[in-house]
Amino acid sequence: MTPEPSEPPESFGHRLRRARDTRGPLCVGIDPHAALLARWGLPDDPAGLERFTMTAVEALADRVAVLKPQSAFFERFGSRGIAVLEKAVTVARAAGALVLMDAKRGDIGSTMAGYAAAYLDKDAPLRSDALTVTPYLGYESLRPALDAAHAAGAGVFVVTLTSNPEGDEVQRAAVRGTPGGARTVAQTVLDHIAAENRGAAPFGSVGAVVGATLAEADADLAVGGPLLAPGIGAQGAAPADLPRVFGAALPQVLPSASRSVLAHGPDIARLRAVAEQLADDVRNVSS
Ligand SMILES: O=C(O)c1cc(=O)[nH]c(=O)n1[C@@H]1O[C@H](COP(=O)(O)O)[C@@H](O)[C@H]1O
Repeated sequence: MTPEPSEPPESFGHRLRRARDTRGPLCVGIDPHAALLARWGLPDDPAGLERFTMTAVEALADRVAVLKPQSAFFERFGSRGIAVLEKAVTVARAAGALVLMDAKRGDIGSTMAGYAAAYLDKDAPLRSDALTVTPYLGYESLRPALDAAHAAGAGVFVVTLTSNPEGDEVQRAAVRGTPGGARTVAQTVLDHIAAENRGAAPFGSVGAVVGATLAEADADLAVGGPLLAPGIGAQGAAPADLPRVFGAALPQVLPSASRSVLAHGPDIARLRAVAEQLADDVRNVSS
């Protein structure tokens, strides 16, 4: 007897849309900087990392749409840090948050397949709902991650126009051979993402990362999927900046803040109140 074909998993794009509708348009980054551990009165060691991370997860995972752990802050403690990351991902997902692993991977295709297996395969210990990737080895080098995400109902966020001021020299460089030299690297990446999401727009599962700190996006942001907008808070951007930067693409925007929320811990009620206020501020500028 041939086995029944199994149902394809629900796409990340649809899961994200539901999470935003029910929980509000906000991603909170879990970035356990040494300075934040100190501010919370915790030691800068794996035990402090675990207390910090699991407090943030307890406060936010049952109410915020997306949590974005920054891998480097866990990696710096070696295997004990990775164990904390693994626990955080599992507990956060069980509480209903979508976990976006911020590891910013990008490599030749064959190695990219390894990163995809580490973060997106359904049986991976660090299996996340989505992963940040960098496209600067060429968009098609991301194919193994794009395919793995599709198969797992996961998402991929392609770093495109970053929130830091140094990004322009690469991201806004003109692509050789485009008419008038007018097409930027970032626009080329955005066009690839839009093509990837065709047929699934506006709930595509491939997103672009576009900093909320930009003076203007100056690019066509109609990618048919989510636009992660880091830079809110500690980097100086505010929800009020979002309409200017994103224009008609505003409904696709998922703003992200890390330090400016985490600085209010370890009090759980305070962390929740700050995240709720931020989500409300985003709703107010989006409606
Ligand atoms: O991909 C990202 O998340 C990202 C892209 C970008 O352009 N700028 C940016 O700040 N980020 C990340 O977003 C987080 C911002 O943290 P805060 O500045 O503390 O809110 C960090 O984890 C950054 O690595």
